[in-house]
Amino acid sequence: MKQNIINKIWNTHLVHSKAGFPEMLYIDRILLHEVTSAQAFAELKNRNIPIRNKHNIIATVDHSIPTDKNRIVIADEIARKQVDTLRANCKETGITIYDIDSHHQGIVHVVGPELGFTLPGKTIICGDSHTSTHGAFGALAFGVGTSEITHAMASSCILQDKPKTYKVEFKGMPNQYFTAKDAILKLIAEIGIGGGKGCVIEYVGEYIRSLSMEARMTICNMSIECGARAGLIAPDATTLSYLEGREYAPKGADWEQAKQEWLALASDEGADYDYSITIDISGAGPMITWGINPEHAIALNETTPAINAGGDKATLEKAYAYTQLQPGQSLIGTAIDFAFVGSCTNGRIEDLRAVAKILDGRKVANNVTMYIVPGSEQVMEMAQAEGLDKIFAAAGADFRMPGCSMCLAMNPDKVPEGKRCISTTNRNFIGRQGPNSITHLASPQTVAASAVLGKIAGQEHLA
Ligand SMILES: CC(C)[C@H](C(=O)O)[C@@H](O)C(=O)O
Ligand code: SF4
Repeated sequence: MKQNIINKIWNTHLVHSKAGFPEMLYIDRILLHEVTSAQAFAELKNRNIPIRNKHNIIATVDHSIPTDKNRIVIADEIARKQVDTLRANCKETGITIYDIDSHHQGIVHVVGPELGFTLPGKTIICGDSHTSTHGAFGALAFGVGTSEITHAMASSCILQDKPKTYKVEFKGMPNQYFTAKDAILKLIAEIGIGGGKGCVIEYVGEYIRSLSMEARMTICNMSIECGARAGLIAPDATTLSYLEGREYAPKGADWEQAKQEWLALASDEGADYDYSITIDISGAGPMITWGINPEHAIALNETTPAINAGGDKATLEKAYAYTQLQPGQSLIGTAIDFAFVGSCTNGRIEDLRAVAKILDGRKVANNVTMYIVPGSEQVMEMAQAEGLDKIFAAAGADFRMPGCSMCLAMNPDKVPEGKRCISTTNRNFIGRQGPNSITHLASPQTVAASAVLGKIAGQEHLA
């Protein structure tokens, strides 16, 4: 029978199934961070249950840590306790933790791929919704709750309902300013925040094949924002060349064999899916969000939708009231206070290079505070080696230490009350970047151009 990649991975990891019940799925890899792991460790300890395979687990600290140079000091008590607890738990159990100054600390979804811990064909879980990022490698990767983390640490298995499969094809070639971020925002604008509910998406098409691993991760990262359980892209030559030689990637003869197995994961020609959609991106340009969820996205050169344009009227009214915008207006020229580059969506080296290209020889506008936060220590060190840090400093941007930072207000980096931020992150929810702050999601390039001009703008508006 012809199979798609999603079912191929699912079926090879299926341990047990019984009609009317969730299926028992084998989990190859577990990622941990400080926010959602403590109860899992505590439960296992209380019940005296050993960890089944600690070598399939890695941890890092990302959400709660500060991103200033003196990040060793965590002033907030809850944050400090989270970080200290993860450190103690890893020490006690022998789980590898990539802590600050390990040269591999960073956002869990940036670190996993960098280390080659994320590999094609694997099932990967983490107590974090953006675990979908790892699907860029052709892995079945999804966020789970802490109780499932506990189950997987104890047994290498979890119970899961079999997801529906959804094929998303991007067709055509966009304009020169369009990025992977714009592609995923366009999909979410079209199918809505519930459009992928209960599904795993496979992204296909010539555009996807043309993308780097970094760009593929940006797309898979935001799969969760249309309600999908996960998103993935079949491994190809780009995937292999990214992974070769990385720490946890197979070596020598194992590598040769793994390559063959991974390439065979590709969906069979003519395989069925439960749902499919084609998104035409021919000639498309950059996207930006105007409202309070990622479906509230428009092309930068469009105007905001009418209240009766479809969708839930009450939500649209609430969105306009919160973002202090009107239906039918262009966002271009709207003054901004903050510009943020970072997160597991757009905090990788390629994103920083794109931003540096725009900031080189230019200055961040006086009315704007710009944070550039690398996704990991590796990204930071690469940026420094390439001199990007100097470009950022000369432009007046603040190049900080790795972490989730201003993506969510769980550490000292917050957008102040009433301020407007253009951000490379993945969620523009009410208060996401700080109480009463306003978020516009966009690509790193659009964020950088807007930072320079002091108002929402595209690269084409730069002198
Ligand atoms: C803190 C964590 C559980 C959360 C998530 O699951 O996504 C965070 O990473 C986020 O982006 O909101
Ligand atoms: S960078 Fe943002 S989206 Fe990603 S894991 Fe951290 S808080 Fe969640």
